[in-house]
Amino acid sequence: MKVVKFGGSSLATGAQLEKVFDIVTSDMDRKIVVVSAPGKRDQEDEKVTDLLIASGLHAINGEDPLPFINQVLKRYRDIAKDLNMPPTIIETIKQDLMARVEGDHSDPEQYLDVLKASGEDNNAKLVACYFQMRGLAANYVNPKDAGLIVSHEHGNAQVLPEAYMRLALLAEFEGIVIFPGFFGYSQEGEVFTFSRSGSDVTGAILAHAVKADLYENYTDVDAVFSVNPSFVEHPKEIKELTYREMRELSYAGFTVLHEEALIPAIKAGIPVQIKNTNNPEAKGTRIVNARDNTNGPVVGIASAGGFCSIYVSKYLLNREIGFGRKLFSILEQNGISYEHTPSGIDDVTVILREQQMENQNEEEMVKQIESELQADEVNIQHSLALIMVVGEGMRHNVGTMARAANALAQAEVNIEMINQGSSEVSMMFAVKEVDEKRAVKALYNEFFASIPAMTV
Ligand SMILES: Nc1ncnc2c1ncn2[C@@H]1O[C@H](COP(=O)(O)OP(=O)(O)O)[C@@H](O)[C@H]1O
Ligand SMILES: N[C@@H](CC(=O)OP(=O)(O)O)C(=O)O
Repeated sequence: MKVVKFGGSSLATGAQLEKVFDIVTSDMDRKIVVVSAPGKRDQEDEKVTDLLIASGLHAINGEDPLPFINQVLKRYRDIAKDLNMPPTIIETIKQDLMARVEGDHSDPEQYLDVLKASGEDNNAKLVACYFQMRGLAANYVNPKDAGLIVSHEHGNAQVLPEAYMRLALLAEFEGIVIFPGFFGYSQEGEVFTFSRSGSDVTGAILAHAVKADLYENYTDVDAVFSVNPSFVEHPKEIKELTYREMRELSYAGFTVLHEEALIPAIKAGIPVQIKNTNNPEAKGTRIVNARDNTNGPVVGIASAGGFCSIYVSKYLLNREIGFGRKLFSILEQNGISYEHTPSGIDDVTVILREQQMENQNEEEMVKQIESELQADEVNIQHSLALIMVVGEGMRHNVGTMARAANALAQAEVNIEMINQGSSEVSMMFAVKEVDEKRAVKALYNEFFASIPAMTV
């Protein structure tokens, strides 16, 4: 059995839904279909999820949400019209949307999640209706009925282990299951969404639950490329990746797969295949537990901006018992999670997502660290980008770090920080955000320019 997830770009128009239908029906093993909300039709377009968020924020601020709701409805109506679908499906969607938008606003986060979830929920109903119209035994399944139980974290929910047993019953379902991605329910029956792009996570959860032979993730590119295609033209395609490599790359900016989507697949040992809805003949990228090492030490280079660092220095901190605990408890008190902690004998740097500092009084936090840790120096650096150079082969190859550092030096990029060693498969460089693109290009040229094939 295969679980197949289609992203928003694969479901943006009627013509896209026809491709989705052909893909699903071309392989009898494709039994569970996870759908996103309609995505962008072109670069300038808006995703349904973004329109829903805008409508919710307007309603919360006492402004009129209806212009956005009407745009959302128009998206579904256009798809239904393209496919000559009966008007009843649009009426069903309209009633559902109006009930949500007119619902209780007293908990803004809850209200927003109810609206956000409607994007995939209504699209799953629409896709099921279309498949039925084409004569296929396909049915919409609600995540609450199926038992997709998640944690109480609005916009950042996590699946709970007890969900898997009930979700396993989806394997027994007659016909094709059309399942909305991106959200689940708490034990008490309240809607909670995953973080953005979380339909990838739903697909992986279902693949784990039904012990699928394969989790296929259909998107709008032929493969995972060795570098973000908006940074380098026609980058090399990756044929095969390990779970560890893909996790590092998606964490660090390969948005083609949600960074948390691999975890359920890894736990159940299910291979993941990235495929292109617009070119299903292309082989795509396979993500597996182990791969043969080919074509050098590095398989991909990812980067993401939006980080900052807190640098703390104190002589002999290596001898001070409890220094780390005190520093991290200050972060905990301020509700901050961290990403990396490169350290030296007298200093430690904590790298975190800059967004978390938005509601902080930085000066106060610096003073708190200085006084509670008796630190010699504390400072915060903003606007950093993290670059991750990833490859299983790196560990056994001498000189990879030297090549990377040399390429960055040649491109006149100052390395703010290096972290190597804590991960088996990656090296991390922090650079200023303004240098990000130049740095990635330099690294790509160093590690990939001499590889002749289009595929690594
Ligand atoms: N290394 C990469 N390889 C392939 N695609 C990438 C990479 N990094 C970023 N992307 C982007 O990810 C996009 C696909 O992900 P996403 O927009 O979430 O698709 P979907 O609508 O299918 O969920 C691609 O169109 C591409 O722009
Ligand atoms: N629609 C949601 C969830 C999702 O997974 O979408 P997509 O498959 O288009 O990335 C979002 O935009 O975040």
